Amino acid sequence: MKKAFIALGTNIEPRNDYLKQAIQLLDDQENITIIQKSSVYETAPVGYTEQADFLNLVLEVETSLPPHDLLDVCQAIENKLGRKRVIRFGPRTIDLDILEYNNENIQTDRLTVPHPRIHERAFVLVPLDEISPGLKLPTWEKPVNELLRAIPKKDREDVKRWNQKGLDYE
Ligand SMILES: Nc1ncnc2c1ncn2[C@@H]1O[C@H](COP(=O)(O)OP(=O)(O)OP(=O)(O)O)[C@@H](O)[C@H]1O
Ligand SMILES: Nc1nc2c(c(=O)[nH]1)N=C(CO)CN2
Repeated sequence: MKKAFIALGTNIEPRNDYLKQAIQLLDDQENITIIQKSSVYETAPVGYTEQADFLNLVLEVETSLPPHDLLDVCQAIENKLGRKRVIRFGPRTIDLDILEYNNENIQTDRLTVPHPRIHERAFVLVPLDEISPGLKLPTWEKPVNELLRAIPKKDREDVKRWNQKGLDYE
């Protein structure tokens, strides 16, 4: 079994349903087991800012799938939930990014792991820090909690706990 971390993001309503469905579809896979789930965070859009706020969370999974097969599963879920690629970094029903896979460095046409923008994204680092603060990604010298501390305070403040409003996935 290999360990992997997957980031989920959505900013088209019903955001909560898209997250739930994506988690369920991952959980339905025989060869994927979800072992940790962060809280849900509501986050200001990064990159292309003229769009609605996102809900983001991070999952830790165990899987017997090789990395590109895991990507296939993630992309099949994106397609099933109606994701259309229109604007780079733009609005989406659901986005699944493989952040980390078995502590490996992978660089192919389809897959770069660890995900190259983890260290600059509070919407990834905050939930990742919640479930795995000591995780050390192969491309960075510092563990996740230190990468998070290196991010501007303003960016961290754009990431707010959301399940406190009473919605959870248990
Ligand atoms: N670690 C990864 N996880 C998911 N997709 C990846 C990864 N590395 C490379 N890709 C490739 O990135 C392509 C574009 O992905 P996508 O459209 O989701 O990008 P994006 O979500 O807009 O941007 P970002 O990758 O910055 O979140 C996918 O077709 C996929 O093959
Ligand atoms: N807050 C937030 N901003 C984003 C997100 C995301 O998931 N959350 N995903 C993007 C796609 O690359 C671009 N910008």
